[in-house]
Amino acid sequence: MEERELLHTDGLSVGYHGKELIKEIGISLKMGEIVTLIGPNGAGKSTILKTIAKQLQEICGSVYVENTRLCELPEKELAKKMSIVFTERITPELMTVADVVAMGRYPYTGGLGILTPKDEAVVAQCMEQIRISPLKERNFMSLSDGQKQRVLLAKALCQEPEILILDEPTSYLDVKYKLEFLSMLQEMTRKKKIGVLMSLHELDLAERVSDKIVCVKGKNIEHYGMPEEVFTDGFVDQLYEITDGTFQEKSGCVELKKCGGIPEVFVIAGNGTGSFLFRQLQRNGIPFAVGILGKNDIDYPAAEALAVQVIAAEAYQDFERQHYEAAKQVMCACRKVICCQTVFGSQNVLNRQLLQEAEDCGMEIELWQK
Ligand SMILES: Nc1ncnc2c1ncn2[C@@H]1O[C@H](COP(=O)(O)OP(=O)(O)OP(=O)(O)O)[C@@H](O)[C@H]1O
Repeated sequence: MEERELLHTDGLSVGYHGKELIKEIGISLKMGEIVTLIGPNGAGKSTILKTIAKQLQEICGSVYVENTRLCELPEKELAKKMSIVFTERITPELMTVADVVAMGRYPYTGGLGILTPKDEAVVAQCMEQIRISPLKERNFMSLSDGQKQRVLLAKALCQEPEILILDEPTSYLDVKYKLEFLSMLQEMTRKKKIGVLMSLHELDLAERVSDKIVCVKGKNIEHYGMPEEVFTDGFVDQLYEITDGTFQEKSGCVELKKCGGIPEVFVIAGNGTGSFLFRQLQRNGIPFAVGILGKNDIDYPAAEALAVQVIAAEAYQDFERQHYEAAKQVMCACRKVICCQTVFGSQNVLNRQLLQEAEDCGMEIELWQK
């Protein structure tokens, strides 16, 4: 069954002082969906989120919350439907964590802002969910950035929104809390059927948690689709114009820029035995070559990113004589061979022969294990 649409934009242009920054933005958010904006610094992710959250005026086109235009929704009605967490820090003087979280209940309280027992229960439940209950008596201003971020998330949840708008919600969180927070978002979208629209800089996490990805770059939305449609090989390097290193879409890993030049070291690796060594050589500024590796080997992506040359066989194909000859030629021009493998299986006989060849030629050989 198709889920209900919570929000969509129609011909939306956003920007500042009447000047368009990004135009023709067509985003839709359904119940139970997580949609993530990615893109380079300054691309306009926050500007889009602020416009959708009614903190900036649309330059052209409209944002619709269900079928009502944003500009026609009274503030308190909007606050019951949408909560917002932006990176700009609030600086509440002399407020405890519990007070800040309770601010999220304001759409439900009367003019005096008095909390009912139900409001109190929601505040306590949200603090529990974000695991900040032990901090509840602390002065908000005395917290670390990561702790503040979690308090603001609890405040947003307290609004019991259908739509949650988050600008870089994980930027200050450590890896444990990043994973915990994103898992919680997933659970909430599944169980409570809320929709989440957020921006993230962590592309690996964006790929894993999002139902749809919106790539913001230049004057338009460059791509909009499911992660598997967007994260195609080489896409991130191109989106961010990465020149000093690579992003590997399949693993979500980054590698630093390879050391160019003539290979000094020849590495025999495979089955994950080599990736740490490749990075160590890169850190030490030593150009190296790798062989023979299958393109399906888990060492292959790091080898391709960091080695000057990789003698590789097609995925799931046997290593052949031609690979051996090519590898031998490159190896013999190196000053040293490092072998990470201790076991040579039937598919790997030619690598054992390479090692033997190095020994026969009197090359310096190092056996390496992480
Ligand atoms: N108040 C403002 N007035 C004018 N221009 C602004 C204003 N705020 C931001 N900008 C500009 O709008 C552009 C987009 O900024 P925005 O903050 O939306 O980018 P972003 O994609 O969220 O960036 P980041 O990843 O660095 O957070 C930038 O060039 C920025 O300098």
